[in-house]
Amino acid sequence: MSTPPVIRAQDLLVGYGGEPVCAPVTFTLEPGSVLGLVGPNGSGKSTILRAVLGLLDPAGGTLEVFGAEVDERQVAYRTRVSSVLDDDAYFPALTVAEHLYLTARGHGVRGAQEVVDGILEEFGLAAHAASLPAALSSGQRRRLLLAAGFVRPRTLLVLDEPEQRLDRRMQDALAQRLRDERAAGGAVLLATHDPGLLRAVADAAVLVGDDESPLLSADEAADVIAQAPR
Ligand SMILES: Nc1ncnc2c1ncn2[C@@H]1O[C@H](COP(=O)(O)OP(=O)(O)OP(=O)(O)O)[C@@H](O)[C@H]1O
Repeated sequence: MSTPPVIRAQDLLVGYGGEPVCAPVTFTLEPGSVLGLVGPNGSGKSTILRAVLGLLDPAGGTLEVFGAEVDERQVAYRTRVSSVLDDDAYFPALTVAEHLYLTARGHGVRGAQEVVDGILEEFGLAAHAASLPAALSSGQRRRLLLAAGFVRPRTLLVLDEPEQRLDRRMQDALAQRLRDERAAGGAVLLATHDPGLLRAVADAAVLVGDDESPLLSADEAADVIAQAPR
């Protein structure tokens, strides 16, 4: 039997209260690939991500993750899916290092201390390891959330505008991290407004829209973002 794609969305409709927020989307995400979601503010990118994460039921069409309907309560789902959404989802009373260590240990990472030390370095947080989130800058808090997404095992990584609030250097490091993720066989679904990130890491992108949501190449989608009226 062939292995199902990581995500298969067929005429997937997402929305609130049964009202779709965008045209149906159709895409598959295979292991070792990166798919972008692009489109203007409010077009529905985060809503699609929420459906993939089981935070919202589809309003129509088909959505399968690892060959099954999404049930985020299942261990088999939770152990394989890491996400970083557009919110400040950290523990306010834990230091940066404690937060990452708890996340790593909670997901059964072996040699967690060593893994956390490496991630702290990579995300430029080593000097802030003993800081509470409230004592971080907004970009540093963003780095912490991303670091938590990468410190645990995963097959599918779901990111909502990961470039937000990152300086140029960290954006480049993130792009390299995502290329490594893809090369290692990971699958990544990311919503982004950054044409550079899309060109650097994505294999394709869905242009989320009201009337249609076509699947484009990464370069085509990056051009659409870059040429969007300001
Ligand atoms: N909880 C909610 N209840 C009802 N409507 C919502 C809710 N969250 C978002 N919406 C609406 O759904 C639409 C799509 O929002 P969504 O957050 O998916 O857009 P987006 O493409 O991610 O935008 P952005 O680029 O600004 O992050 C918007 O019109 C928004 O107002």
